Amino acid sequence: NGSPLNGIKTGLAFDSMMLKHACVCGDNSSHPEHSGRLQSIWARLVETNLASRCDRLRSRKATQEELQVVHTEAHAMLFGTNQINRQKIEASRASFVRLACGGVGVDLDTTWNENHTASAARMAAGCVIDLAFKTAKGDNKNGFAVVRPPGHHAESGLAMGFCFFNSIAVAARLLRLKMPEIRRVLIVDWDVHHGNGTQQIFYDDPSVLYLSIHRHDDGNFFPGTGGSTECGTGSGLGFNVNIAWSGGLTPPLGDAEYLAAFRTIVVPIAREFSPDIVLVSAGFDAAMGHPAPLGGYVVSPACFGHLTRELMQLADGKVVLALEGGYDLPAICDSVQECVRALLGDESAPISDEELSRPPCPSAIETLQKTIAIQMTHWPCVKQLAHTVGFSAVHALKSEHEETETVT
Ligand SMILES: O=C(c1ccc(C(O)(O)C(F)(F)F)s1)N1CCn2c(-c3ccccc3)cnc2C1
Ligand SMILES: [Zn+2]
Ligand SMILES: [Zn+2]
Repeated sequence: NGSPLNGIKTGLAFDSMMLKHACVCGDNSSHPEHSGRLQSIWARLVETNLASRCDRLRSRKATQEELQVVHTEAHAMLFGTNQINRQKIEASRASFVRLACGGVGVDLDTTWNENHTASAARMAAGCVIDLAFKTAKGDNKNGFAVVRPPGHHAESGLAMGFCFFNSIAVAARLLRLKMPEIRRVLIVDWDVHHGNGTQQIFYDDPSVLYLSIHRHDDGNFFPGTGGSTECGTGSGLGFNVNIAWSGGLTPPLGDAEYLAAFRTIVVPIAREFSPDIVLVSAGFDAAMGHPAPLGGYVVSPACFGHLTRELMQLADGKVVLALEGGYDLPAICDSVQECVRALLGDESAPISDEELSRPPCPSAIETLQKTIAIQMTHWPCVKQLAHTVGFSAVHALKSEHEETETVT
């Protein structure tokens, strides 16, 4: 794994300012989205020498102007400035609630620290913006943003679900506004929760395709949005794809299901869309180790590395991952490690033979068939592999091979 021949490296963004966003109660057990998540991921990247093989970004906070390409002025001011400026916004009083733990929050889950949250949230957005621009310009090969708080639940005028600013959405919109050569942006969201914010922000925008794969359970899993029939609106119709898993945890979904979804829907549609850059809302709460309310699936870290590699086939490899959710510390450290190794071009850890030879479970097959039936009007390519959604990865590989054999 030598250093790249042209000196263009994987970009890596982290800043300790993002560790300071914490509830005043200091009790991590009641706040799963705590700074220990970022601390342990960063430690893992340093101790495995992966950080030293990357190009460390000079991090900075997003400006009000940048935040407002996606967020309303009131929202950007309310959550992006300190007390003084905030008093000028009438919304400020109503926006905060007292939590049972003694802390303050915008809702029961989303804690607010008067002294640190605004800076951390702006820093997260600034890191994703700069990694995205450096990758789009070719100064970086690709990138990983080790950031918190997460962003994909934040809507243009609403903070929720641990999220204040939608970092990925801000970066995508700025690319479209400031780099004319970036005509199409693909956002893939593999966090186990639907990114209602990102969907809302780009719902009528044909230049940004939002593709989410998430646990939905007919709307009975947080945040409840993200049904397969939500395909966009106006000129954006067809540029919103939801792979909305159902069937609860019988069985819990794993590598076989995620590999089938990428093979039959994600990669074919992404190829047809032909993006100039791929941004990934890389939450890892679908990984093994996450209890039901915050996940419940059993995707392996190696599988996330494989999904990263699949996306690197698009957009000349211009792929930027930004951390969203993920709460089990060993699981998220292992998953981030596999993704950064993929970005660096290391060969990947193998996915288990058991998962490679297992067909997707019945509820997953049903979801994939339903999604294909809905999306085929917008993305005709998905018809071609529709008959293979029930194949295991190994079986699918053989059938592709046989097909080429008969053709030639
Ligand atoms: O599941 C969520 C999530 C909010 C944000 C989630 C995310 O998608 O993982 C993100 F945004 F952080 F990346 S996941 N909520 C909020 C917290 N929560 C919980 C909590 C669990 C423990 C302590 C506090 C809340 C159970 N169910 C929920 C619903
Ligand atoms: Zn608290
Ligand atoms: Zn999540």
